[in-house]
Amino acid sequence: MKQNKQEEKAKQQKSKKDKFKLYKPKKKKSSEEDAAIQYLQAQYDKINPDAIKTFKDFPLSQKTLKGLKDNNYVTPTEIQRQAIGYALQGKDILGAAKTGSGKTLAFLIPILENLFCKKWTRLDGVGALVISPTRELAYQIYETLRKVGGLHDFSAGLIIGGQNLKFERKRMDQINILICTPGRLLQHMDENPLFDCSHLQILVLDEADRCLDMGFETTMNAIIENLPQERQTLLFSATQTKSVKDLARLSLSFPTYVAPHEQAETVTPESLQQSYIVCEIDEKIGILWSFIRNHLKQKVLVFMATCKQVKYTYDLFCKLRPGVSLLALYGTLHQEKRERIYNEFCRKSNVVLFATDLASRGLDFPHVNWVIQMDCPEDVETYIHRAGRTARGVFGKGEGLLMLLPHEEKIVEDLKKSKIPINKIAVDPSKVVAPQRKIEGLLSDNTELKQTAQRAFVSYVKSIFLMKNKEIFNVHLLDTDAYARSLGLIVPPRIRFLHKNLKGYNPPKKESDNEENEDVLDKLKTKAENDAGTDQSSDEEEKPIPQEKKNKKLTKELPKFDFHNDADSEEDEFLQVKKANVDVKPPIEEEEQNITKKKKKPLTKAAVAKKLLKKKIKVNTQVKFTEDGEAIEDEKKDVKSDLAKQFINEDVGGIDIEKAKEVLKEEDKYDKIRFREKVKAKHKEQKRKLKNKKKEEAEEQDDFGSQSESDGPDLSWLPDPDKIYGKKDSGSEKEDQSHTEDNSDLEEEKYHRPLKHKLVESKGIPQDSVAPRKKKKLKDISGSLSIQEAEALAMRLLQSQ
Ligand SMILES: Nc1ncnc2c1ncn2[C@@H]1O[C@H](COP(=O)(O)OP(=O)(O)OP(=O)(O)O)[C@@H](O)[C@H]1O
Repeated sequence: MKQNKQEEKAKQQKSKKDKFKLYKPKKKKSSEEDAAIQYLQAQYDKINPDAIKTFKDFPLSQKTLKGLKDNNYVTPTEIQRQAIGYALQGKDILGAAKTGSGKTLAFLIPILENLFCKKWTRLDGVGALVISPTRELAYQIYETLRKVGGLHDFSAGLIIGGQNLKFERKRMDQINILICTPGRLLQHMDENPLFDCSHLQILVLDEADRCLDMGFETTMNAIIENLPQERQTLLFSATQTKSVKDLARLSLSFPTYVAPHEQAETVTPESLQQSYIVCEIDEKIGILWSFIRNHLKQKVLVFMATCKQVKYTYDLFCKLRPGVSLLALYGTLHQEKRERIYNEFCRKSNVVLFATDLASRGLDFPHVNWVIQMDCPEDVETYIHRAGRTARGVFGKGEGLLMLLPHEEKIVEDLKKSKIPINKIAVDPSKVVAPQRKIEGLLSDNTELKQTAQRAFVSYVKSIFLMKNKEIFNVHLLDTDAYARSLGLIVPPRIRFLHKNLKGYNPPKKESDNEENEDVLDKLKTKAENDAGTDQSSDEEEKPIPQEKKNKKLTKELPKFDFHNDADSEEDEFLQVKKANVDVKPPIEEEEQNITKKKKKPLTKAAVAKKLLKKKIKVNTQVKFTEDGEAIEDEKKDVKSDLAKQFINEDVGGIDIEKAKEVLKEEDKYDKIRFREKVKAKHKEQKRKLKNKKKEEAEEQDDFGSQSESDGPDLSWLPDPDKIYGKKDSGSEKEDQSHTEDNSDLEEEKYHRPLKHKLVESKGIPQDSVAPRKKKKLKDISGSLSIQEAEALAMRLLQSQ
């Protein structure tokens, strides 16, 4: 018995040894290698995906098998099990599988085997080409290739933008497997004489739908033109293209469609828990901040719409210090920095990465706990790829949170239609702490940060404006003022493109929120006129949203539901389940809108023309005005020279410039004469006015005497005392003089009046020219008064003075 057992054991060991005896790399004998290759190739047609349990069950080279084993890849995933066999058989493949399901190995293994079986050497040039839409993804694929294919003798190259072009150029002819981004590849194709892909065996497009979409269309078309027609083509993506046009561009007529999850209940990984919240635009920052503060021990990836938003949020949160490492990844960063950040996020476990959609496709960050989509994704595909950065691989788990504005909630319908299980949840308002005051304070101290905020604001509004799906992305429904305020900007920056666009925009009329819409539009209009740089604002603008109002908004429809997570940590209380699997119907207002839209006839040009004819409106008529703003009815009347009259009467098409010049010269002469006449008339008028003024002044003086302040009443009309009392003798004169020395004041008084009288005379108004009215007055008074009375009157007048 024992002997039998030993014999059996020996047999088993022998058969095992035979199984692994396919290819022995160390004893390199050409004949042995050929035999191994022949053996492998002979097995290809026998591959049955259902019978494959481990990678060893595939007819793979020892080098590949060892590479897989060394990296703990033992059991193939579903897409690997189904796709590798067809790929080894040389078929074109259209592969679609959920995010994180292992598509990378599904194309890397066939590449290695294909070139191995063809005994590809460095001298053979580029044998395989892998195109990826982003540099990070290309880098990741390259790293996986290095790990799994490290035992093979092929050379691999990573050709992406932002690297040393000269360095790449020199080594181009030695590369067998090229991992690249479309732009850089085309650059080498166009400029590098060493680049030769005429022997290309296998072409792979990872994230194929992205590579073939509008953004890369021209570049990809140019690349494909340069590739040999005879080749194998593999297309992989979680959201695969089925467009015949796309396939035709790649000369794929009958590719094998491999989609292991097509019949699955969900298109996203089963271990991915997905939820969404609906909030106002100004609540987003506060919610994100509070979320991060509540998840300090987690790895979180936050997606935003634009690079500038990512930059600002990162800069701002770094200054606010949430208590966890923060990173930012976006396209405009320097390549070295991008690589460093990518590696750092892969390495760290408690970290938050703010990113654009640059990080949404293909990137395999390990152990991401949360993916937050702070801005609504462009479409369902973008949502799937973003959310798929978590819950990856065989045992991966993770959660996704989508933040939506009320009018963006329509996208949930599309998500559910596409088999994405997503639940509505509500944020516990008591857990939301918006650092509004701090943000405003930071911005007032830091102009650079303020400018970054302004750029973030404009870029977000612009991104919404440029979105194709206008049902979901409506820039006119954005409360831009509130958004600016939430970023810490008291005055919203000017949005030129929006201002232009608003001119032709008619807001949709909704009964319920008509007022709100008008407000937004008015604000947008006035805001566009404000200056972006200034921070002058009304008190109202400076006020943050009152917490009460905020809470009201958040709790408005909040039913009593269980907490989102089972765990009892504080983190889990942050989000609560709101509704599970609710079908979202379009709002009634929207339906009404659609009906009214249908009723309205489009206004054609012909219809406008008819209307104008009916109303006898002359279009395109020119009205000229004189300098004084009077309309010139007949232009012909205004011309003086015969030449001009003749010129106007000539109804010839076009303009004879020479003749027009002559006419202008002639008209100039008349113009000069007119001008001189005008000047003369003006001068005349001025003189006349001056004369009148002088006359009036003279009359005034005649009536009331001097108007000078120091002047006393005019006593010239009084009778001459010398005539009445006779002339005083010289002695008395002397007495008077001595008296004057003592009473100088009185003296002055005495002689003051006649001087005044003289002054009037010296003004050139002789006594003869005293007005007859005045003479009459004198006569009347002197006639009616006795001498004493006149004297008393004179004295009284002097005293009053
Ligand atoms: N056979 C396997 N066994 C164990 N882990 C695997 C296997 N194949 C792939 N993985 C792991 O699964 C993770 C996801 O793989 P990969 O990045 O290839 O997914 P993907 O389908 O390309 O995702 P995406 O659609 O997001 O690009 C990686 O961490 C990878 O190492």
